[in-house]
Amino acid sequence: MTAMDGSSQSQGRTAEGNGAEQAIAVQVRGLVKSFGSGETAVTVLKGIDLNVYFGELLLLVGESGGGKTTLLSAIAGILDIDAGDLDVLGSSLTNMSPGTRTRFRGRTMGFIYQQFNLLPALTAAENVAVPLLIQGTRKKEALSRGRLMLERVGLGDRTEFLPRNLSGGQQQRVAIARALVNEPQLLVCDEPTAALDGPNGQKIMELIRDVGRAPDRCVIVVTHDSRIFQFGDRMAELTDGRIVGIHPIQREATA
Ligand SMILES: Nc1ncnc2c1ncn2[C@@H]1O[C@H](COP(=O)(O)OP(=O)(O)OP(=O)(O)O)[C@@H](O)[C@H]1O
Repeated sequence: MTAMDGSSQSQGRTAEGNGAEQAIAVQVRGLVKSFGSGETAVTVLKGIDLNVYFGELLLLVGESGGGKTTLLSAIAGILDIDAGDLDVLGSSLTNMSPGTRTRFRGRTMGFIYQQFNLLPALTAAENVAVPLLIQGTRKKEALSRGRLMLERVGLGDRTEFLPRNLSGGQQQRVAIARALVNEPQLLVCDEPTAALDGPNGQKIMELIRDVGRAPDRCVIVVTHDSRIFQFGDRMAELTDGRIVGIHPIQREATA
């Protein structure tokens, strides 16, 4: 693992490290999360403080079992927390009812996982349309937006294919199109390149960076894959339930 400065001060830097203030998209304060109860209880997150800024792609790295997916799930509002505060896109998740949280998530967030989780009986366009259909968009419009999104990820000629007739890289592109079809302000990705070979992983990260990151959006990527570190603006290391370092990523001139 790369050496980190470990300073909470480094959280205040911008994605470019130019010192200008940037608006906070996700603010985590004192987050504690345990699983189980009594003697078998395990505290997985032991007081996490973290800011994610609009316009940045934050990489979350660290040892296996350190709590990365748990933190991502808490930020996404999928998991209840024991203590602390979670502010996401200007709203406090901590104080939201479960129903409000679900609607908030559907409106503002997109998700990309290692396993593409496509519905096997649906075409690529139908898969991408699912988040829109859930939100009540009419089928014709949802499919049309699904096809447009597939064009944006380079799959305009595969819109009517079933997942089994697409390569792994293409299936991940469909999953990305599905995550982005709602124009989410927060994109969370859990090991998005783990099931892909090197070149496909690079292409997928280029896509996530180019389409998912914008001045009014942000992306959080959990990864073990050092080949994609160059796509991040900052890297936070989570070990044994704590953030042990956050630092800006120095880019190669040719990256
Ligand atoms: N629902 C659950 N019930 C009980 N324990 C859980 C649950 N979810 C996660 N854990 C435990 O929490 C710890 C952290 O898991 P988590 O998946 O967040 O780690 P991670 O850093 O993402 O690991 P990896 O890099 O291997 O995916 C692990 O010890 C795991 O067994």
